[in-house]
Amino acid sequence: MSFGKRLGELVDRFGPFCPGIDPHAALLKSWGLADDVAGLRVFAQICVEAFGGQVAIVKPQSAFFERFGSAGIAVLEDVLAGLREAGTLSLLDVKRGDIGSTMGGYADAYLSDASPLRADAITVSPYLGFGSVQPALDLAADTGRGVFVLALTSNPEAAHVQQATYDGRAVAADVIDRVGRLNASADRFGDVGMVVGATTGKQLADLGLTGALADAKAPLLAPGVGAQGATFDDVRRGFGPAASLVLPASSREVLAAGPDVADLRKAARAGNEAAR
Ligand SMILES: O=C(O)c1cc(=O)[nH]c(=O)n1[C@@H]1O[C@H](COP(=O)(O)O)[C@@H](O)[C@H]1O
Repeated sequence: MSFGKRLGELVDRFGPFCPGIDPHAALLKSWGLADDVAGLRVFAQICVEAFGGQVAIVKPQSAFFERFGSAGIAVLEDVLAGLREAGTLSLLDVKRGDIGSTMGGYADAYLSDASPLRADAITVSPYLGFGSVQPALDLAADTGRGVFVLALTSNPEAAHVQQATYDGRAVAADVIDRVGRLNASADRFGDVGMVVGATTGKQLADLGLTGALADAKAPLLAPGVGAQGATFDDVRRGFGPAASLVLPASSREVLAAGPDVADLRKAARAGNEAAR
């Protein structure tokens, strides 16, 4: 089954909320864990136990595993395997972007059936040119996986790139249209998603992008709920006609409910209730 179809079924069952697994040093400390690989492993196991089989999709952030080198990557592999076993989709946040042939290497690393680091979907950056992510789009299509293309990110310093004018409109508008063309035959969620920050409601209105977002039939990962100041209501209002495609995402706020598995699970459920 395609990524978009699997996502649709799971969102209908659990709701659209996407908790993140971001093992910041400060979170390890607040969970009473050491900021080392042993602490990371316990943190990751608790997250997989709390979220696996309880939500549609989970977003581990690669950087917080990479900071421990190969031992941290091994923990990330276990997280991806654990989510897979629980029947929960993994969206690995790696924001990869490179030129074609090198992008092919990244695609093999995360989207091939044979890779130990395979996820159900990854985040990619189109800001080396949209065509540069094609190898990831191609491999994801072959293996039934998803790709989430950064469009309008939640960080304020992105504006001078993403909102710059190209061909008479914002660069982000061009990204949205290109993703829409890739999803043209989808009924609901296409296999190519986009990342549009939960904090971007004003920019979406100023740039007049909500209609194009709704037409693109892309699952819309909207990080920024909680720690970055956005609320579920901001998402509903800001995305307008595209709100039904949004996967609101939060990492630090939901993870602050740990380390108790039941509390963490409750926080994820509350996210789904608020998101519905
Ligand atoms: O691609 C992402 O996930 C992402 C895109 C974006 O525009 N903004 C954004 O915050 N993120 C990620 O979403 C997560 C947000 O974490 P919290 O701010 O702790 O909820 C981090 O892993 C970020 O790297």
